[in-house]
Amino acid sequence: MAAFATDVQRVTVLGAGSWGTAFAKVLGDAGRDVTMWARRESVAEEITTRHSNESYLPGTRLPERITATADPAAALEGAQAVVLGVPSQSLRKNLTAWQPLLPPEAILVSLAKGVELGTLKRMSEVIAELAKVDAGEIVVVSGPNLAREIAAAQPAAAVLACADHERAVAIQRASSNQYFRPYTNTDVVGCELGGACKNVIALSCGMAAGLGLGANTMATLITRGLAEMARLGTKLGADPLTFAGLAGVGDLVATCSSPLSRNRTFGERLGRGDTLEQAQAATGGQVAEGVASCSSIRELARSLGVDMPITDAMHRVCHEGVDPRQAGAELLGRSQKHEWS
Ligand SMILES: NC(=O)C1=CN([C@@H]2O[C@H](COP(=O)(O)OP(=O)(O)OC[C@H]3O[C@@H](n4cnc5c(N)ncnc54)[C@H](O)[C@@H]3O)[C@@H](O)[C@H]2O)C=CC1
Ligand SMILES: O=C(CO)COP(=O)(O)O
Repeated sequence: MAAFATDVQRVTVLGAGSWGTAFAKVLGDAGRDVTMWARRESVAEEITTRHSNESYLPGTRLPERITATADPAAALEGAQAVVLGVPSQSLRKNLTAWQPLLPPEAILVSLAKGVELGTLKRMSEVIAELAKVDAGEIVVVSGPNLAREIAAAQPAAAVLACADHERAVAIQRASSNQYFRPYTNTDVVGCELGGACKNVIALSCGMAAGLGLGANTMATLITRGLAEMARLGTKLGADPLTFAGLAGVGDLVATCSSPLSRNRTFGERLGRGDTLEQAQAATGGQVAEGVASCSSIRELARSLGVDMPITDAMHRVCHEGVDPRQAGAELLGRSQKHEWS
């Protein structure tokens, strides 16, 4: 394992979308020097000179110690930690280009919540493959962290999961501030699957809201969603307790109940009768990870013989043209069973 800085002062955030920018602010407010990479030159310039990123975090004033560039080599120079803040399905393409530029001793940190289509890999597995490092060295950020609330400095907790506890502690020190409280955890599988699966359940809750359904339906989807993500996670070796924590029920409740969630909002549009294309056009270019992850997680679950009926229903609505009402009726019409079987 490469040596790494235990006192991380210089961090690079690759991706200047909602969460990349909000997490950069967390680090800046924790006293760290942050360089961001933005795809668009105009966004990089806005972050550096006007200390804002209006397209993603309107009304947010960013710390002056955050600068940005559209040149990944310049962004990565001298980084002690590198935070990957691009969507799951584009991480492979981006990281392939960035790999030769990564400082060998930098701690790699993953913000993405998804499972890759095709390979069915979790994000730390994709990063390990492309960055050519041990997956046990990657720090995964998860938990109830709606970017706009964090950017507004509203109090929140998170989980930093890494098999190597010392790396998680280094990022914990670098990101703790007066409104952001990160906990460490060594269950990377559980934390990553919690983050990826809850996006799919948030789609289903949004869809129920779009159909005009109320609190009982929401609570049922959240609770049964938790049951199916825990079934998948434990099959893959996760600690069941993780799903009772911030990366499980914590993130699930925040995302399924907040109008700020892109996944919930996307589902609500489908519930109101929008097509997939119409809902996609309305997201303003921002990612709703559950739309791709419902398919990859479904395939992963099937390959392991794990039953994930809500995820399956979301795949059928999003990608097979099944009507949301019919998907709901089919969920209720399944054979009767014990709560924990
Ligand atoms: N927004 C939130 O509240 C939170 C998001 N996350 C996760 O963080 C990851 C990133 O999400 P956000 O920053 O919210 O996404 P976003 O859609 O707001 O921003 C994505 C960023 O990635 C860049 N990018 C680079 N290559 C791209 C490509 N090929 N396609 C699309 N975008 C590309 C975009 O330019 C943009 O800067 C996702 O996996 C998401 O689930 C996790 C916690 C909170
Ligand atoms: O992961 C999130 C909150 O923890 C953000 O959820 P959305 O991607 O649905 O906005």
